[in-house]
Amino acid sequence: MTSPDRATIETVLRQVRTVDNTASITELGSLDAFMMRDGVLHVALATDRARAERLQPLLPALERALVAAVPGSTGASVILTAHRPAPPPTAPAPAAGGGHRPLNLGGGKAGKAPTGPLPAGVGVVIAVASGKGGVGKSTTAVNLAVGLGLEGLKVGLMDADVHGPSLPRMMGVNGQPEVRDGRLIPPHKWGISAMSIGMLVEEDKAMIWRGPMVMGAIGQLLSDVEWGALDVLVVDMPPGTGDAQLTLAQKTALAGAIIVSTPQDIALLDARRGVTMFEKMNVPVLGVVENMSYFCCPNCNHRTELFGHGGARAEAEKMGVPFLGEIPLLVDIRASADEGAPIVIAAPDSPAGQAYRALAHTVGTALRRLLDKKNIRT
Ligand SMILES: Nc1ncnc2c1ncn2[C@@H]1O[C@H](COP(=O)(O)OP(=O)(O)OP(=O)(O)O)[C@@H](O)[C@H]1O
Repeated sequence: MTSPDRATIETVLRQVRTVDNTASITELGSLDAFMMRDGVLHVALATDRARAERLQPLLPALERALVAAVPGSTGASVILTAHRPAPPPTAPAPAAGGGHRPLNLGGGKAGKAPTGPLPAGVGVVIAVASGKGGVGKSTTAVNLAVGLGLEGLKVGLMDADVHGPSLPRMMGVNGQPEVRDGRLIPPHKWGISAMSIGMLVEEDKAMIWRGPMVMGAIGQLLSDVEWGALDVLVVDMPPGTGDAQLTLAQKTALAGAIIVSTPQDIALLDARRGVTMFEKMNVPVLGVVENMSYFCCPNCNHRTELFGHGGARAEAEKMGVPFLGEIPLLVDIRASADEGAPIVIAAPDSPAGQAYRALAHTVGTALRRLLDKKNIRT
């Protein structure tokens, strides 16, 4: 894979100007992240709502200029992140099952809203959890968080999966975070701020931590990170339903939890435990996502239901929680995660990209409603 040169991209950004020649792209936005995949250059530009409207019409010209300037590129795809205006409510379509009724965000089953401290500047905290490891919880958390950024929300992603922190790899953020006035500054990539224990310690060291150290580390991620003004902090929870999950839910006011499961019975059994745990803690379960729902052959498009199919939808109905959609099993999802660009960025229009964006749209709509209710504007 050729690594594109940052300076070349920045030169193109300076050269492409508005039709009335009053501003260059650099004056309307800044280069957030980029990567090359299969000859296509993916570029994320950070901007704000007002300037996004001026930037949007320039994107086709920018994409053409990038292809001409960046060696080895046969195509370019530019997205505006973080502060881009919310898309019209019709696009993309809500995730299957998720659009029928508003998600129960911010109020528990017993009608009581979860209480507890929120990290300074953060409007809402939601969790992505699974009863069982390896079902694709982190992949879902990363794509949901970046997808929420594409919906126009200010998003942070906290990797609380202390025993298997995968966020640095999946987001393509390497190295240690900056420390300013004793506070950790989360790196900004693909339109969101992200922090993981994997950026602070070597992965194999965290693997052997015991309970109190794990809880200490999670507490630090909540309190010692300068998250700044965020609409939502998405927490990638450790898998399971043990002390770590309970303590995390007690340390901060979780407005809702999304449970990820694969269709197999064994995973669904654990998903049910997850739903029960959150309900006991009065944390609303926003719904269940079925990951690795089916395999779609990249050559002939034949759909195979490797692990059975529809189990999570049926289980969600049984438990009385929304079903938020199904994500296919696709090599591209794993490959893009391994390359450090989530599929919502690497292939936003692919079936997988669309599935995650639909999930983000459903969750984003519920989040906006809650932020309006709480009168929070970041
Ligand atoms: N829908 C999918 N299609 C293909 N590969 C996937 C899909 N979802 C996840 N994967 C891959 O499966 C592996 C496990 O995914 P992930 O790390 O997201 O699971 P997890 O539930 O967070 O695991 P853990 O509990 O160990 O943290 C990763 O290599 C990931 O790229």
